[in-house]
Amino acid sequence: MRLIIRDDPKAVAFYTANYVRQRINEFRPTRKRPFVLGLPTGSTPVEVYWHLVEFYKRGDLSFRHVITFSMDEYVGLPRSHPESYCAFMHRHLYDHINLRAENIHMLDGNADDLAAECQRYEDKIKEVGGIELFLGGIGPDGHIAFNEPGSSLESVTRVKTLAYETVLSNARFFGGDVNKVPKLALTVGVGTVRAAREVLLIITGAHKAVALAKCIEEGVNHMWTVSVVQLHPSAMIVCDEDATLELHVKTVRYFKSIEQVQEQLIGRQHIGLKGSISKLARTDPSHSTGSALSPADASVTSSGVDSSNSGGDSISQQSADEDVSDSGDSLHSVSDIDDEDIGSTTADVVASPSANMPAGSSSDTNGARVNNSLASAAAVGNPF
Ligand SMILES: N[C@@H]1[C@@H](O)[C@H](O)[C@@H](COP(=O)(O)O)O[C@@H]1O
Repeated sequence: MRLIIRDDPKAVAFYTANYVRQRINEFRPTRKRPFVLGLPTGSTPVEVYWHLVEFYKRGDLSFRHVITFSMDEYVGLPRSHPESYCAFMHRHLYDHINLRAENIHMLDGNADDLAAECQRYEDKIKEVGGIELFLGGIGPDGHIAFNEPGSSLESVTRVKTLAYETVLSNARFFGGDVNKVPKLALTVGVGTVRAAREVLLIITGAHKAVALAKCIEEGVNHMWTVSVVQLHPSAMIVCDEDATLELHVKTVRYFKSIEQVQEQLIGRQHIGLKGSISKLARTDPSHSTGSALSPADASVTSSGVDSSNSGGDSISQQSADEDVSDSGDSLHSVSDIDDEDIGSTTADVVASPSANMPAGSSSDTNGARVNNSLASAAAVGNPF
């Protein structure tokens, strides 16, 4: 699992939107090979959607060959109600981009047969080849989509009764009146999210700090359904500093150090967006700091730079902090092609000349350092 920590919700949104943009562009979707994207509601993703709309307007991102599935929907709330998740998705994203109407999938909370509606959704996801990237948020009780505490970790799309804490939390969207909040919802299951090829969660705010700590530092537990991402081979959480308040200091330092160590040892240009590592940036020991590794550093070398880790502790995430105009991956026209003409990629979306930080740089504020022996070991192909 990757944990990306940024200063505040704005930086989280910018990072996340850039990551989604890069994933779609790198995938180079076509009509025959569309990019299937799962999407959440809630206040957290609003700014992410704003950025995605901006990327689209600037010609840096096309949704022409993107298929979307929303995570959930209230039961019994008319689709035209401003707080229905259908209305939310149109208001914040769908009405502003070139997503084809037939590629938008949402659950119908007013269907005559709710069970059949849920089955239809699961079938549709399978029909399009599964979800490539599921973007999600969480509730303060650690629910993902509307999978409340106690949900089966194998669950699929179904009707769910909302927990009181969720009803309280969502009352803010209904004038603060808990009585106006629907008590039932349709939601993709925990298993549906797990089945996606990649899961990206955004978690911000001190009120979600306990949930994040349960997710990262404790075991997989159906009472904190977000914790299931521990079992996912390609999961990433992007959070702000406030959300880390209940994490151990060493946990925060470790995840922050991964980015820094990899920047020094590998360089962004050698790391794929999802964390695959091609080679090291620099192997000349004379450029290293020569400082000794602390125990915390040692753990970084054993797992943080392990290219065999399919979860991929990637530094490529740092490119997601950059302004889109710097990354040279404007593939609007390419994304709009209708054929299966994928061909060779036109741009390394994570490449950045400035990314190759000198190994001797002293910018590492988290105690992670690169020493001679580490660089040498890497040079002879030591798999860390
Ligand atoms: N069903 C949605 C969740 O999918 C979402 O993650 C959560 C977070 O909302 P917010 O981002 O406003 O905290 O809201 C609802 O409960």
